[in-house]
Amino acid sequence: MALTAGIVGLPNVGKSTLFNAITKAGAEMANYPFATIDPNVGMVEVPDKRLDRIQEIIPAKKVVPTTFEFTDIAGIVKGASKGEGLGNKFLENIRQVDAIVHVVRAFDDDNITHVTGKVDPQDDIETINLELSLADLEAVDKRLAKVQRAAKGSDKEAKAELAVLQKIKPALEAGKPVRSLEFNEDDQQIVKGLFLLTSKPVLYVANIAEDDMADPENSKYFQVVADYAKQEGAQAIGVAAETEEEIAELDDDDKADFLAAEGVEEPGLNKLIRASYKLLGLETFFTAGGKETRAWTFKRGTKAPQAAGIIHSDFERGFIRAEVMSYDALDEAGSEAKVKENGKLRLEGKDYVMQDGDIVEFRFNV
Ligand SMILES: Nc1ncnc2c1ncn2[C@@H]1O[C@H](COP(=O)(O)OP(=O)(O)OP(=O)(O)O)[C@@H](O)[C@H]1O
Ligand SMILES: [Mg+2]
Repeated sequence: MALTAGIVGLPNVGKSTLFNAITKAGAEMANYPFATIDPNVGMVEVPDKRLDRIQEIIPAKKVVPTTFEFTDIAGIVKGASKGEGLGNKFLENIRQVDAIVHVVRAFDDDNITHVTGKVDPQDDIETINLELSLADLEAVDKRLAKVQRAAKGSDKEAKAELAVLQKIKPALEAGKPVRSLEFNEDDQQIVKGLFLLTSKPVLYVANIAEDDMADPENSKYFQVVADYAKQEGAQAIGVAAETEEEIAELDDDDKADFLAAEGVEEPGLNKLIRASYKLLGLETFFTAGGKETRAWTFKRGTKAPQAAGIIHSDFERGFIRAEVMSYDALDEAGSEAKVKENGKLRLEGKDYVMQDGDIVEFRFNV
């Protein structure tokens, strides 16, 4: 499964700083463009307060959060779709990811080079999105040439794909990302098979100054990013990447002190990680008690046997049923016994669609 969120943006806007903060993995970082050449892949823990509460009610020997993947991608420049700045290679890296975290410079600092020489979030976003659209347009044209020939005969699949391509092309030409178009389920599968860059879900991240951390809305740059995201129906988050990276290195006590001094309740990073997880269509179920209380990641819409298979293939093969209570039911009741008493422990079969926050015990027989 392993879905990955790709960190995308102009050179030197703080992508690797953000990646390091997220993963504490130490991807190369430097104050010059193109510090990142190969994509760096890192695992992130998903911060989830529900785990602490479950552990409080049903104590286990240890608590294990769930993880997912981020990929740090090198900076894209104007002309990338025509091969500028190793553009083709970097666009190819974006093709491999499942969602785009688009980082935009939203801080002033004369010591840190901006590729265009000025901080202009609107212009920066449009530059990147134009390159992604141009790359898609080229891919669509190539595909059209092939499919048009095949569709002249009785090839039904080619005809269906042709219709999809003919819908996508004018949209791209008008500057609309493919993700803004509506398709029925069959056509969605065709679109998926095209691996277009602008069909991937996007989250905009304004990399703000430390001074704006407590209140990103105060930053004029953040406002620009938020407005752009809004007209696209996307989400925007303000994160001070450099400061977040410093915070990520502190132990829990120092972290709490630092955040208190900055006047923030929670690292902006946590919000970003959760938003990215959601952007990828990922949700969490829990197993509780005994050896470990643990969070597990599943793709939205997964049914109980396949969710069981995430823990162990035997659980899926020999699936009998799932005993499920929602996190909210446990939180409210305060004990497992009380959940049962309230009639909130459910027996679910093989067609049950898993819900975010389900606390599950799978029954199986192999
Ligand atoms: N919020 C911020 N405020 C001030 N400086 C920052 C902030 N975020 C990052 N920086 C600084 O900006 C510089 C560039 O950061 P980084 O190397 O992460 O950029 P990048 O987008 O990964 O670049 P490349 O495209 O070259 O890989 C670094 O010196 C970093 O410390
Ligand atoms: Mg980098």
